[in-house]
Amino acid sequence: MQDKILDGKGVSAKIKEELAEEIKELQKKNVTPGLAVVLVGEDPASQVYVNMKEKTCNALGIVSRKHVLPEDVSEEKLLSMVDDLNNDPEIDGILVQLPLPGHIDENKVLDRIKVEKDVDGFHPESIGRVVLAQDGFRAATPAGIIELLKRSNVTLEGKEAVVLGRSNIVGKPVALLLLNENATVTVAHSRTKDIAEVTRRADILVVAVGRKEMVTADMVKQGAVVVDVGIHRVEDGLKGDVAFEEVKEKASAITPVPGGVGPMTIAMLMSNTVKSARKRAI
Ligand SMILES: Nc1nc(=O)c2c([nH]1)NC[C@@H]1CN(c3ccc(C(=O)N[C@@H](CCC(=O)O)C(=O)O)cc3)C=[N+]21
Repeated sequence: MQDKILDGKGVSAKIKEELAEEIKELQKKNVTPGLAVVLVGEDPASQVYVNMKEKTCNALGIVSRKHVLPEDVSEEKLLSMVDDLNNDPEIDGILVQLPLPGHIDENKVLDRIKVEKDVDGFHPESIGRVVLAQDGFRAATPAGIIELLKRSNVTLEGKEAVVLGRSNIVGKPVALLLLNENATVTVAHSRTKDIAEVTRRADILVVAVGRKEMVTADMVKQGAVVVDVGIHRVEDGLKGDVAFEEVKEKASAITPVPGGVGPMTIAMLMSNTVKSARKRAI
């Protein structure tokens, strides 16, 4: 079996090595993968993430183009930037950093991205392709969770999987991906009657609720595999949605924060960008 601590950082490093090799091959065919990242406003957390994405692109040989727009940019202007990137032959992937300011309709912007360049996997057609288990871009965090579990030799088929949280960007898509892997999937959320009773059934528990250390040891079955998608900044570092120290005593495997799901998200974004560029190299 795998180590108890599921090493997202290490696994993502391995994936990035594989991608760097593939990018070298693409470059021999005169294709350099290109990722456009659009950032609206100056939210510090968003800036951190966007910089991490840019750094990773540079390290792998992906051209990264960052477009920063002011907080008060009109929706029309943002949509016209997306149109330009849709039509830019050197751009294989477009990522509009979320959240967007309140005056902009997020769905309208995500819908505008060409599905062929939707490396974030947030376009309705990309989501539809997940539902139908058809080829297409998978959202980076859900895909990263599955990839981390598989590469850590965690079996999904026939397992009782519980997803806590039902967001469009993590909860819902990861539930579908687990279903496609033949797990038996339950989605629990804020209106679920007895959350602990449901989470205690889980062989595999994925927590994406956005509440610091909400999942405690009493909510976890002995031997469960626990995946923590939460990120909360505290004085002395980062915490997840799972009370790591107590839950790790009960779990057979658990992702840390930091160093778990987060790095996998970036690796899968890069993987999607390379996948998109591959279609240019024929
Ligand atoms: N269009 C869009 N696509 C996204 O994929 C997207 C987004 N918007 N908005 C924000 C969230 C968040 N996200 C993370 C990426 C990497 C880490 C990551 O690498 N975390 C490190 C720690 C980094 C740190 O120190 O903050 C870790 O967990 O080890 C975390 C979170 C992508 N997001």
